[in-house]
Amino acid sequence: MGNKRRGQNRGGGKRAPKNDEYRTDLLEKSDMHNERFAAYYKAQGILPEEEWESFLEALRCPLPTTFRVAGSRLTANSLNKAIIEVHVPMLSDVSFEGQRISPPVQLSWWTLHGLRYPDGLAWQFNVPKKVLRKSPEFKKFHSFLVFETEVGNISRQEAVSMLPPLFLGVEPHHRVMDMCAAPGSKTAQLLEALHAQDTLTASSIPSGLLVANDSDYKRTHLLIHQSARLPSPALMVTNLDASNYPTMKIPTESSNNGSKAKLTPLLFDRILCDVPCSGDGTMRKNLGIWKTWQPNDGNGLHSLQLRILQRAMKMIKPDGRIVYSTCSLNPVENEAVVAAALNSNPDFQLVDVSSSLPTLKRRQGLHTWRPTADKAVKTTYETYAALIEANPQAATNTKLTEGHWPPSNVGDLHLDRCMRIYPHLQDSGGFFVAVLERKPSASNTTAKKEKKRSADEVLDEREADAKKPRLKDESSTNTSTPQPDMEGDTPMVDGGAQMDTTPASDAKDGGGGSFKEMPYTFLSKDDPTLISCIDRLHLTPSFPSDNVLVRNPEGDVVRSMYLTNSIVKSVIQNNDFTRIRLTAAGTKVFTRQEGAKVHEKLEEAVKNEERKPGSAGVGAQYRILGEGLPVVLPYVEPSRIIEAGMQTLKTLVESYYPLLDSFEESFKNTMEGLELGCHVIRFPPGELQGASLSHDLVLPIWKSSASMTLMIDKKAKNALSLRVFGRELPSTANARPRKKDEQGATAVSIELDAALVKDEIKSEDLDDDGASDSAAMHTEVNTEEIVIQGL
Ligand SMILES: C[S@@+](CC[C@H](N)C(=O)[O-])C[C@H]1O[C@@H](n2cnc3c(N)ncnc32)[C@H](O)[C@@H]1O
Repeated sequence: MGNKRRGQNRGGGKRAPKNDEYRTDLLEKSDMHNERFAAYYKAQGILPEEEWESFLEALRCPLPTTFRVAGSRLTANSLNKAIIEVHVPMLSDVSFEGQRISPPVQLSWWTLHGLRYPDGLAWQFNVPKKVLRKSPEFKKFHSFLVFETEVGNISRQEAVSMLPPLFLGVEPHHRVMDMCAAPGSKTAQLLEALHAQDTLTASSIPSGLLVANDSDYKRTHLLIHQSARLPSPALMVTNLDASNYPTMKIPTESSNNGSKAKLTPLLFDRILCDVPCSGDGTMRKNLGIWKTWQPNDGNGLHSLQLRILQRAMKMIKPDGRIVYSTCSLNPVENEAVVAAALNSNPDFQLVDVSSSLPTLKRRQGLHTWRPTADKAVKTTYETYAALIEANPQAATNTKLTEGHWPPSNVGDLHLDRCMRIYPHLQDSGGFFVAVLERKPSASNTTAKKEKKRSADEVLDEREADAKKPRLKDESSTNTSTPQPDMEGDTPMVDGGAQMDTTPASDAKDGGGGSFKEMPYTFLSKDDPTLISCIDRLHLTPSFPSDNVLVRNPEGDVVRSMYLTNSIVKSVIQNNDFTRIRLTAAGTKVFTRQEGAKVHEKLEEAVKNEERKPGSAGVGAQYRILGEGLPVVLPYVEPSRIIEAGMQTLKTLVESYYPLLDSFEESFKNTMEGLELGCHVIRFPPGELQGASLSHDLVLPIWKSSASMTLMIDKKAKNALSLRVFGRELPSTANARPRKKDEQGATAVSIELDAALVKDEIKSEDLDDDGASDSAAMHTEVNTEEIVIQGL
């Protein structure tokens, strides 16, 4: 069983997980015992005696597969409709080896009114792998899930892990902080809430902000990769120890542009503390925990968890809301942390959320618990004093402090308002969630106090707080970087001893502490390259050209341009990016198209307008990236959006670089009249030989002299083909052209197209400006493998 521990091979080295590690049904139930676990949790009285067996039995059963239809709300609803109307009926009457197989069902606690998410976007099914491989219906459904997951329309996420963002209640204007964000499944939900006003084809630019932080540099790149699926100008990714998160500054609202702006601390409306934890709530899939669990896993994390929550309490606005969550059942990591945080910040209280998500089965938080330092859990102690009396050395040789125990005022703290989710309640993983806000009167006083003090005073004080020395029981001996877990619930202990508590700057950047990211430089809106790019792409004057940045100190448009919203720009301009270890900001929208010739007429137009080339980029061609198109689309001149039909879509999807002659006459004629370069095509809903497009689809294409290329990557093309035409693309549609094809009359065009498509994939992955980007973590994790295994 030990070998089945995710992310750890026999030799102890790290590798991508293998299929079978996701299948708890391959383990013998007899392996799933741990005396220490049972003794500890019985001593905590987490459940009435009569529920104990069903709790253990649920822990030993395979966790159903759950997934969430992700992305902006309208897109998600449209895909959800396809699941309901096409896939579920197809799967409703499937038998395999004489047994009826149940189709996917919507998670019941998502279907009630009054939820923050539209009904029924979370699904669950429990189908053996054999069925997924061999039943034609489930095989098809599996392919659909895999492809849609690859392009970010579906997120495989454990049901309970979807909860914390729901209790935060994020709105598009909110300033949101995700303190421990990687790999980003909850970040994606927070982004979706910020982008609630997106339409089916176009992204909104929220006025709010999401700072997603993680102390592990490699994991921040996993996070960037995950969040690229919902590109957002409102996103910043930082790589810091959340317990020491520095105060960021922004100009006060009254600052005007003429004088030097007065700075004020950036406070947040919503903060998620999904802290590193022992992860014993994930035992149904992280099977190694059955073998290794011991109480010190949680004891050692308590202090870090507390400091992260306390830091959040300093960074929240007077009327803001914090959600604290773990995938652990251990009160030392849960109620003890919340109690200690409330006692250190008496202005805060737990919010009663018992009427939110009313069908979610949950238990109240505990008022009593009995920690122990005894690995074998032979004894637990009612108080810290009792431990010290029995074992005086415990004060120095264990990580236990008074704060691990219930405080004397435990009855006043309303810990019952915390939520405990147990596996047997609704066939899920185990989880803990607490929602904290300032008491109403405290919130007024805090707001007044903040107003009275000068911004500098507040900044100094918060800075000092952030630098406070660590508590005595904090571990500073980080030893391992856990393997990325696409669901975000990687336990932070490995073999019961290792935990992730190292400050980001110390060890996790793989570069000996130095921060190697390229700077973020905003272009002037008069930048000649930017102007020429906007002209050529036919964007309207309302395009927010003030908020375009490049990733190099000189501000040269070497290759890519990124778009942020105004608050992200303000944070970047008023804070040293190395101090906040800024790893990503905004979303990449334009990229230079190497090898593309500038159309003569356009060159002429640039000359006529007497725009002196101020940089190398002026004469170059830029295109809108596939991932950036939804953000840019609202600014594309409507008359420049070309309408095309299903046959054109089919041709573009099925061929790599179809020649102009292979298109329908009307489309061919339209395109012949247009300049070479990037164009935006809209495909309205339609039908073709049984294929169906249910809503508007807008895509970027590149026109060369003899052919056209759909500028989306291979995975997106595959998902599109499956979704609209019901079939996977033959490998040749995505293959590089063969030599003999390159020798024909259209060789020049074909070569250029091939270079473009290759370039598209490359540019989506890597940024030539030296900025790290989404693909950096491809060495870390094989997403495809995980997805296929997981579903
Ligand atoms: C439970 S996981 C977070 C999962 C994430 N919220 C999600 O839903 O995908 C905890 C994360 O905390 C990070 N972490 C550990 N110590 C930290 C610290 N001191 N500051 C910030 N992040 C930390 C780990 O790298 C890990 O990615």
